[in-house]
Amino acid sequence: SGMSKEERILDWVKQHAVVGDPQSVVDAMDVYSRQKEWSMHVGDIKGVIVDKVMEEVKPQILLELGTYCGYSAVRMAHLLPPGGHLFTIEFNESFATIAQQVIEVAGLRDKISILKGPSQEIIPQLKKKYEINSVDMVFLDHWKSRYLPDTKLLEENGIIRKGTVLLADNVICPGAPDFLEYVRNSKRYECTTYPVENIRVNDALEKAVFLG
Ligand SMILES: Nc1ncc2ncn(CCCCCNC(=O)c3cc(-c4ccc(F)cc4)cc(O)c3O)c2n1
Ligand SMILES: [Mg+2]
Repeated sequence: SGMSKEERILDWVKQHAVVGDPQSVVDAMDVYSRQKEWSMHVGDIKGVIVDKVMEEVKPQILLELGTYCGYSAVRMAHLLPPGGHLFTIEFNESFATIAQQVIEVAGLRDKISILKGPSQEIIPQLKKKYEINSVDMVFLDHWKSRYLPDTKLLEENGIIRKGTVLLADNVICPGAPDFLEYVRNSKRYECTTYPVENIRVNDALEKAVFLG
């Protein structure tokens, strides 16, 4: 028994963040991951790249695959333009519960909706059940082996449209080689790689713009 790592993260956020201040939530989670227990958030170094893409794209509707404790949901929702909304898919119930509370501390409950379930089930429901016509940006951060099949699901279900930006975490470590090969060789995507060399691991984010 005892607290899970994710519960310890939430506890730290409640003790160290300022309610209603998303940046203080992001900072608290970064400090906890660096000083206490490493956790698989996109983190502060790769987070700067996420921020840059958010500023470029200014998405009204943003879809995230893999919420975990809500770090990237808070970081991105904080940068949404007025009226923007983030839908984030998480299949682990306990992670979703933690993330909902982290999002509450950040004061972003009106900007973020957590959709509970596996991405492969939720994506085909997005139009009818969640009234999402198409999305402006997708942040992929869930099972690395799901990046490619879910990208194809997004295409087939008409969720992504000409100009939709896919931004994928971890394309080097743990890696998503089949996804990389697909988007880089497909004429329907315009790709940019953002490599990140830091103390722990070398990784990269891949931006793939859907050309329709
Ligand atoms: N289908 C579906 N639908 C919905 C879902 N919701 C959640 N999941 C499952 C997601 C499980 C976690 C995914 N994330 C990672 O595994 C991950 C790992 C590392 C890492 C680990 C160890 C190292 F030594 C180095 C790097 C770093 C990262 O940045 C990562 O994002 C879903 N699946
Ligand atoms: Mg990741």
